[in-house]
Amino acid sequence: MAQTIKYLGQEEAQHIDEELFSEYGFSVDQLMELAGLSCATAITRAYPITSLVKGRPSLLVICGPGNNGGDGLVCARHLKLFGYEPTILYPKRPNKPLFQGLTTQCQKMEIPFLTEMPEAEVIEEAYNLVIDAIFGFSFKGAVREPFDSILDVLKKTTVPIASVDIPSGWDVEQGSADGLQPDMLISLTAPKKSALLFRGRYHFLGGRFVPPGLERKYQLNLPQYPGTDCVLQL
Ligand SMILES: NC(=O)C1=CN([C@@H]2O[C@H](COP(=O)(O)OP(=O)(O)OC[C@H]3O[C@@H](n4cnc5c(N)ncnc54)[C@H](OP(=O)(O)O)[C@@H]3O)[C@@H](O)[C@H]2O)[C@@H](O)CC1
Ligand SMILES: [K+]
Repeated sequence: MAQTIKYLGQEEAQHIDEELFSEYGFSVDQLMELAGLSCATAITRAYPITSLVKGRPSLLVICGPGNNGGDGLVCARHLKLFGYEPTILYPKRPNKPLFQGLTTQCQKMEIPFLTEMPEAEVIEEAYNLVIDAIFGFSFKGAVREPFDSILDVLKKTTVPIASVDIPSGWDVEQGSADGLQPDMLISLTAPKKSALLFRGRYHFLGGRFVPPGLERKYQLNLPQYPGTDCVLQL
């Protein structure tokens, strides 16, 4: 019988991440590209362009200050290539070449950037889906501004939300009873403990890059991805 997939604690997720770089020879931008591509691919499965209700295949991608935000930038770029019309909100940009490069790539892909968070009603009017790439597995404590106000708006919208790796604002292990309730969750590498509390329609696994030694060490029990797919619906 296939064993069940492991749900990771916060420290375990961070250790795996570090080992991928230190012992397995990956670079951040490599894994971010695969993570972001997985997210974009999963979104095409859950929300194909033909299923969208608005006139244009518009999406709002909200990117946070860490690597989860970087995944969001990569995801937006691929979604544009897949025929969607993403718009990005990226309020707190790290001063690092990786993120500057990803931002330039999105600008050159002619993806518009917003300068402020729209009101909930504007989001409902304009976008089919919000992609939440604000915080991932390093999030801790109470949400600080400007993300506190952004999450408050997201809690008010009825537009479906697709969260990258963790629903933003959720404790990585405990979740959040009054937090975001995304329609979709894309867990990267392996789901985190809070994913057990996810109640949305679509839970996908992405990040098909785990070497066998790392999978054995952490007993991840990852399911087999179908064929050449980079995502799997859990
Ligand atoms: N191996 C994998 O699976 C791969 C994982 N990848 C991705 O990386 C993600 C993890 O990225 P990460 O470690 O950079 O941290 P992340 O969660 O984006 O947030 C940190 C930022 O948030 C901030 N911040 C924290 N708490 C806060 C608060 N309460 N309120 C406000 N701000 C707060 C914190 O700010 P600071 O503490 O510096 O002030 C920092 O800037 C992971 O989930 C996955 O999406 C892929 O890219 C590659 C392969
Ligand atoms: K997120």
